[in-house]
Amino acid sequence: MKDLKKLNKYFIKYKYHFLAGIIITIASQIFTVYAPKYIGDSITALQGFMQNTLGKEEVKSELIKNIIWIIATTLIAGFLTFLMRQTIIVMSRHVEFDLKNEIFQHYERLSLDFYKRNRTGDLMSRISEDVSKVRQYVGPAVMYSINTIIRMTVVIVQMYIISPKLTWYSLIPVPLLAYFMFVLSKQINQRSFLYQQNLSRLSSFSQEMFSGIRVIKAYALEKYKNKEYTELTDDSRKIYMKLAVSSALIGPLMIFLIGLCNIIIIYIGAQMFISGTIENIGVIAQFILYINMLTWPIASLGWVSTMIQEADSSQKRINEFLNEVPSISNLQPQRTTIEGNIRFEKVNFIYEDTGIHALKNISFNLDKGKTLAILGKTGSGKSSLLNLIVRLHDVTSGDIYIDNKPIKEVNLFDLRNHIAMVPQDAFLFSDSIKNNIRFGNEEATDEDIIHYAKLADVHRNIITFEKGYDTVLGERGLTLSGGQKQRVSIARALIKDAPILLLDDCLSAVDTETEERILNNLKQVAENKTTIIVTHRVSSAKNADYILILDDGKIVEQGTHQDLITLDGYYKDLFFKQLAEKELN
Ligand SMILES: Nc1ncnc2c1ncn2[C@@H]1O[C@H](COP(=O)(O)OP(=O)(O)OP(=O)(O)O)[C@@H](O)[C@H]1O
Repeated sequence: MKDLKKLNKYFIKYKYHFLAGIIITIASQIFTVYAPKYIGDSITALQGFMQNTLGKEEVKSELIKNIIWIIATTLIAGFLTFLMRQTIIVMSRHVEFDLKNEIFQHYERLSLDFYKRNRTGDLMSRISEDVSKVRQYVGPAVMYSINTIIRMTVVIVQMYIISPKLTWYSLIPVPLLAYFMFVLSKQINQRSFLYQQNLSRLSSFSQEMFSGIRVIKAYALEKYKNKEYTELTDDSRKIYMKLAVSSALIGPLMIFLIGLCNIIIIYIGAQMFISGTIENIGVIAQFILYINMLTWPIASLGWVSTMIQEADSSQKRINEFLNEVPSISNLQPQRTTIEGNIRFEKVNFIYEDTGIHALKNISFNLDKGKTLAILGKTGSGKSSLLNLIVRLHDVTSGDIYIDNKPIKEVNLFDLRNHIAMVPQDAFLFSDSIKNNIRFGNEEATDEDIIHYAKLADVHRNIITFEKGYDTVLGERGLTLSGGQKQRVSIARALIKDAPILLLDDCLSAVDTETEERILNNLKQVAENKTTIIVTHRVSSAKNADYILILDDGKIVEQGTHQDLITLDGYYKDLFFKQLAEKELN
């Protein structure tokens, strides 16, 4: 239960809903016990008529009075039950909403390493299914617990006032009912947990299958995948059958135990009536009704305890994530202005989880407004270098300076706000092209969007689409080609108009002519911006103020295009190879 303590702050936040809920529940239970009392009184009145102690008219008016009271108290109890749901269940929906937001905001704060360690499905299930389970605790479990405690107190006290002896006898099967319900609920809980687990395997399988549908079709794997799917659904079916058996036992068990209570009440009650311990026969009817009123709350005890156990384990899973501390955090509360000078000093970077030494002793200086190009074989550390500038990771040793200030002393929000980065895998949201570009600057006008799309050389493609800039991308919309995606992603970065521009191999999917046009456009826009271009093409690098060649995380060549062309190294080789390719084309 200790994990659920985390929710106490919400009970405090919604204390008025909660307190109102408790008061209303007490009131509704008090009104509920009136109906059996008036039914008992009515039977007693009939008994009086049969024994000639009451006249016909007296009995008639007694019955009418009782019926009016039964209707009135039942209506009031019903209305109060409605209010009880409105307070406690509504509170649980507020808590669900708050908790989802809390988790989501925390997810946003967590660093990349967290996302690498945890699967998307797991992140999703904690914010959806686990939160729903927790809501069951805050809402129904709390409501039924209060309801059960109050109903048992009110009903048993009422029974005890009427006849202590009959109360003890009629309650004999109740512990038995509570015990069986508890055992059954536990079994149902275990089986539904297995069923749930299987369902989540099934949905992960389907999700992966839909994302990889091209590969499945291209390799004709449909039959094989179908077999796997059938096996999984078959497992689900078997588990569900067992679950259905346990669930089906609840009804008969309840009927059996209620029947047992009724028999005891009739048998013992009749003996007491005959011996004169009970004067009114209506008491027996009243007790039967009371016991029936107790069975459902007692039966729900097992169900409630299951809900609480499930919520506790769900909250434990949620807490695991909420207690995660972001490995990258803002250490500078003061706002920082950023000009755009970047300096690396003996920077080493090792990926902690894999131990890969991605950058080794990297030092360079890039003045504000200058352009640096980085080339190197695949896996040589180019993207890792850019990621360090945006603090997606922190260096293992050495220092990075932004405007001569250690990067950790720069306000993280300002740092990222002053950098426009085009990542290697251009990710676009399932939204319109217009909104995907505007993502770089929320205040951009439609004219700005067109202007930057033209600079990224994608405007001419966009206007050919039927809905132009309003074309929706993604799952339900249009799929852009790799080169188009890259250019929309470039437009998004340019519209940000940040002093630092980082381009991570973002022209790899465009032809050399388009590349040239974009680079020419970039020259105007990026004139005063510090720019780093990661590329595999000499044509993208040759006009840069400085060029670095990386190999296995180390700088192996550096200088201007003219400097490197005179060295017998990777750059010169690449230059002549790409020149020859161009001539052949
Ligand atoms: N998130 C990561 N976790 C662990 N290792 C990583 C991660 N990203 C990259 N690496 C490893 O770090 C090394 C450098 O990778 P990086 O992506 O920086 O190279 P790159 O030069 O950008 O490659 P490419 O030209 O193919 O994009 C590689 O060995 C890679 O396997």
